[in-house]
Amino acid sequence: MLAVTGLHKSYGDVVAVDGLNLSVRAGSMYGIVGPNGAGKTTTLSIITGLLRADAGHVYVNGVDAGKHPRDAKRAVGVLPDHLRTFDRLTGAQLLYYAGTLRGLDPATTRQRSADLAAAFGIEDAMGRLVADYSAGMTKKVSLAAAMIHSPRLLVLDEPFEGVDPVSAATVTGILKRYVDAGGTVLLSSHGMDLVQRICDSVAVIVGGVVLDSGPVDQVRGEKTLEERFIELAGGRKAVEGLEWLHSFSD
Ligand SMILES: Nc1ncnc2c1ncn2[C@@H]1O[C@H](COP(=O)(O)OP(=O)(O)OP(=O)(O)O)[C@@H](O)[C@H]1O
Repeated sequence: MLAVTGLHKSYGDVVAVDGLNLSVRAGSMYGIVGPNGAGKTTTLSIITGLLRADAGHVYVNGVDAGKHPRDAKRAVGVLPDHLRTFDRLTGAQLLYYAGTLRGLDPATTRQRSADLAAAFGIEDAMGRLVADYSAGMTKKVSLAAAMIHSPRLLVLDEPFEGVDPVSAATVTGILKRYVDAGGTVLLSSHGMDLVQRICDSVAVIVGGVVLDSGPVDQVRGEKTLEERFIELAGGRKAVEGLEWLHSFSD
């Protein structure tokens, strides 16, 4: 469903992505994990066409996204990082905008909006401005907007950040059913337990490259995914120099 080859991206002197390769099969729930600043958001932004790579290729469902960006984007639903969204719209208006942008007719858009709002449990908030939503509610309406055109691939940057455990279970259920029906999810997360539980495959990105990838059980081996992740990320750092914090100033 997705192939990424030789991806490079620098911001001035900072190398964010350094020759990254990724292969995601159709029907997979694929997790991307990595320490802060590893290049996850940069990679996902390039895959979804929000950012241009310095070098490398992205193929979505066999389509070269660099050469045919419109065709590639049609197949993808995107949840960007930092919840960049049009928050002066109501939830209903945001979903209507997302559906119309994706070429759905008004009746279909309204029907799907109602279905998604019910599935995510945000029906009562549909008439309110997204700017007034809580972080978790904003995440849910943004997820709904990413799904409204029933894309083949969902690229979700931190979909569970700020989402309460009950809502996370709801979101997980929706994503699992989507994957069971043949959809593909690529998500980034700092929740190792969650990735180990819901993803079938994982890539560990450190310093802009994939250090390990494959089926979750293969990548983690005898360890938990968290232990394996910490090992790949260079181990726990011993904290020194904060002794002053323990000599309370009052
Ligand atoms: N717009 C930008 N301008 C300059 N540097 C950037 C920009 N965006 C990202 N970077 C740098 O690129 C590197 C990778 O950042 P990126 O946001 O892709 O990491 P990440 O893995 O998503 O991190 P996190 O887990 O903290 O969200 C970091 O060193 C970051 O400071």
